Amino acid sequence: MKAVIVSRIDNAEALAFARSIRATLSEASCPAEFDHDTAIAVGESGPRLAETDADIVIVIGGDGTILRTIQQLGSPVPVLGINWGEVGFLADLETADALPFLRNLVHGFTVEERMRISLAKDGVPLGTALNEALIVTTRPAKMLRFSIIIDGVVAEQFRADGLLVSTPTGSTAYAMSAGGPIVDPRIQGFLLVPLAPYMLSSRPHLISEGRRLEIRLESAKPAKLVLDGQQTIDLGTSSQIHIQRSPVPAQFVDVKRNFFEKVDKKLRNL
Ligand SMILES: NC(=O)c1ccc[n+]([C@@H]2O[C@H](COP(=O)([O-])OP(=O)(O)OC[C@H]3O[C@@H](n4cnc5c(N)ncnc54)[C@H](O)[C@@H]3O)[C@@H](O)[C@H]2O)c1
Ligand SMILES: Nc1ncnc2c1ncn2[C@@H]1O[C@H](COP(=O)(O)OP(=O)(O)OP(=O)(O)O)[C@@H](O)[C@H]1O
Repeated sequence: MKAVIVSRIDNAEALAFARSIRATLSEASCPAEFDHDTAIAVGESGPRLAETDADIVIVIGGDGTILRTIQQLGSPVPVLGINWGEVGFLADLETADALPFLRNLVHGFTVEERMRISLAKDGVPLGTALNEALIVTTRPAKMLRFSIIIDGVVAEQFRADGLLVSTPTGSTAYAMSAGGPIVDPRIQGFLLVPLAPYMLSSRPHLISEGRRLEIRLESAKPAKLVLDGQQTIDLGTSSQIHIQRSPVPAQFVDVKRNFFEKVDKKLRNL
C-alpha cells in the first residue's frame, strides 16, 4: 500500500504532524509521500494529486482542504481526513486517534462512497462537486430569475439571490445554513435549496438522482457558479445548466463513525 499525504499549508503544527504521519507509515512499511503543495511548503518536491498512484490520500486539515483535495484528484482514491480545522465535518479522525489507526491501516480498510454531481452548460462540462454547486448573482443585492426543470417539466420558477444544488454530503454544509434538511448520505439525490427566494411558497426540494435536472437562468444579470466553495466559474447571463450524478463518486476510508452521531457532536454547538 502507498500513501500520499496532504496538509493544510497555512499551519506549521499541521505540517509537523504530517511529517510524523509520514514517519509512522514508513515504520509500518507503507511508503508515504507529500503531495506537491505540502512538499513545497516544507521545502521538498512531490507529485500533483492529479498524477498520484497512491492507494490512499491522508488529509490533515479541515473541510476545505478535504474538498480541495478531492477536486484535485484525477482518478478516485480513498481519502482519510484527520481533523485539523475548525469543524472538520468530513474529517472522520481526530488527531489523538490518527497514529494508532494508521498503524492498523496497512492491514486493509473498507471504503465508503459518496455521490458527487457533475454540471455542464450547453453541453460543455463545468466540473463536479461533492458538497454543492452554488449559482449566485455576481452583483450583490441583485436577484436572478430561475426555472427548475425536472424531466423536461418546469417544476418551479422564482427569483432569488442564488440556488444551491447540494448532494446529501453537502446537506450538512451551506444547504443546512440556507434552511435545507439534513439528508442521510445513503440517499442518492439532489437537494435544491434557494437562497433568499422572493416567493412565499418556495421550498427546498429533494429529488431522485435518476431525474433529468436542468436549471435555467432567465434574467440578463451576470451569475457565477461556485463548486464546493473552491472553484468559481463565470456563467454570464441566461445560462442553461444540466446537472447529473457524477459517474465518479468520492471515496472515503470507512472509520465506522456514525453519521448521525457526527451531526450531533459537530453541528449542534458550532
Ligand atoms: N453559510 C454557510 O454555511 C456557508 C457559506 C459558504 C460556504 N459554506 C460551505 O463551505 C464549504 C467549503 O468549505 P471551506 O472550509 O472551504 O469554507 P469555509 O472555510 O468558509 O467554511 C465553511 C464551513 O462549512 C463547513 N463544512 C464544509 N463542508 C461541510 C460538510 N459537508 N458538512 C458540514 N460542514 C461542512 C466547514 O467545516 C466550515 O466550517 C462549501 O462547500 C459550503 O458548503 C457554508
Ligand atoms: N494547498 C493550499 N492552497 C491554498 N490554501 C490552502 C491550502 N491548504 C490550506 N489552505 C488554506 O488553509 C485554510 C484551512 O482551510 P480548512 O477548510 O482546511 O480549515 P478550516 O476552515 O479551519 O476548517 P473547517 O473547514 O473544517 O471549518 C483555508 O484558509 C485554506 O484556504
